[in-house]
Amino acid sequence: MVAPPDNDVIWARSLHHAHSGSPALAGVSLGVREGEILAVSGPRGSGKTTLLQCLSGQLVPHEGEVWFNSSPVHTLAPIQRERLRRERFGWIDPEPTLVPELTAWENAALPLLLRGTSHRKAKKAATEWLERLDIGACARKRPRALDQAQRQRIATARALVSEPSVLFADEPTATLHRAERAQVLRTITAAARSHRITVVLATHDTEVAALADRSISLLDGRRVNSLTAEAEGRAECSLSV
Ligand SMILES: Nc1ncnc2c1ncn2[C@@H]1O[C@H](COP(=O)(O)OP(=O)(O)OP(=O)(O)O)[C@@H](O)[C@H]1O
Repeated sequence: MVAPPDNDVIWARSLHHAHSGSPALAGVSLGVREGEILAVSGPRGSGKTTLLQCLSGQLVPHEGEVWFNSSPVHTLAPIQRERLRRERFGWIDPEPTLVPELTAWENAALPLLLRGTSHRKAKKAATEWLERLDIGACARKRPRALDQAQRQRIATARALVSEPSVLFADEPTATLHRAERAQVLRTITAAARSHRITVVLATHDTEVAALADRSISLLDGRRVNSLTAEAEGRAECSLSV
């Protein structure tokens, strides 16, 4: 095994993975720098979710290496990978899955409450994140009283509440309307930038990918190009809100 470059938070080499024998990744390599927002774009079925699952330790690639802060992830035991995911990574799914019996702030505070943070501290942190994501007014409401965009913001607050090193967002706005999509994305990227949280964002939407610092594209489980925002003449600061 060759150790990755020091300045990459996430580094992967030649990832191969198949689901029930059908190939999903066919030799993907990448590095993600600290604080960077990297979009992984590509059409449906191109391997984006599988790549994020391998990078975040949810799946162990059949071949290849994944490193986090210069430590191998692919060789960790399941319990160590689980701890790494809980303590250092955040994850946002396309559809927000919230606990219906809990209020918005309780849902957002769950990762802290489960790791033993005091009720008072967890509530304060969750409330702050809900406010940053423009949903503070709904802190006491239950998910059924909220619309899809509001629920996705709560799921986002839950992913960010423990201030992870890396946030993996898998099509986080796929189920939202266009206007809501832009707003939710701006709040995610602004919150990540202000806390220097690295983001790996899977999307099949080129407008969404344009909000990132850099974008890579997948097709049939392989990388097909790489563009930086600077190379396209877009200033990084114009993406913040
Ligand atoms: N659990 C699974 N079992 C069997 N095949 C799977 C599974 N998950 C993904 N696949 C297949 O692996 C390939 C890559 O899927 P993946 O979900 O990683 O792509 P994607 O780019 O995220 O697609 P989408 O945008 O539709 O989520 C596809 O052909 C998909 O059908």
